[in-house]
Amino acid sequence: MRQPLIAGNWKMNKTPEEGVAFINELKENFPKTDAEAVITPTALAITAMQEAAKGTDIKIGAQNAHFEDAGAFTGEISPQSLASIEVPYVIVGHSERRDIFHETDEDVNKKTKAILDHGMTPIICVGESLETREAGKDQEWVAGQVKAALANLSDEEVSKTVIAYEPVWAIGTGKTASADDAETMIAHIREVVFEVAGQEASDAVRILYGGSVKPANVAELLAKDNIDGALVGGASLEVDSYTALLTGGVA
Ligand SMILES: O=C[C@H](O)COP(=O)(O)O
Repeated sequence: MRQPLIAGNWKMNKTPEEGVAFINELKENFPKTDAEAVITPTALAITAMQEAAKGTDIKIGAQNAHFEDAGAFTGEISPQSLASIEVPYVIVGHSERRDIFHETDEDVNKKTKAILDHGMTPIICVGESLETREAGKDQEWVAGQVKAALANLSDEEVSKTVIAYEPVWAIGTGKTASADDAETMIAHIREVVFEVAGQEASDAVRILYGGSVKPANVAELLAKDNIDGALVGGASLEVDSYTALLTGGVA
């Protein structure tokens, strides 16, 4: 049984102080839920939010990490440092990182490996552009990204990863893939994981949907067999909507 995961990706939003205020409010209103609750704030807010979340079920993750532990990489975040402060999850290969910061499939693979080597869990983002979808090449494209991200990992390592399917055209646009379309792609991703790493890994790996997820559509998405949670931007920024996501949303 795969535990649902509701990961909030705050992107470059909220100061550390605002992050702590969010955690304090979330603690007071934390709902009864089967889902694992993860918030990934900006790197500067991680430690203060971890402190605020101590003793609760709220986990604080990171949005990015370099693949090297140390060196001349001005402005980058060391996976070794993230592990040293016990960050459990690190997002890798978000489409904004790929598009704006030119991260390649090879970078995503190296980062995935580095994060696993440090005992953390990568949340590997994949997803097609509207052009690719309209050309009917979305499944092929996403399969290529998944295979590249998982290259040279052991089957056991693959089983520990989380994959997030985020169609680029659905991010921050208000356009969500239909629950059926998301399920079709996510089932395809699970099939690719099976090809790469076998049955056990494909049964174990959690695959999330991301792209304009909100309380109004989360229940339909999570009801699908292969969708194990959500990677959420905008709707994770307010305590009300984040708690609604944790409890399966409201219409
Ligand atoms: O990582 C999260 C995604 O980019 C989705 O963002 P969104 O929920 O604001 O569309």
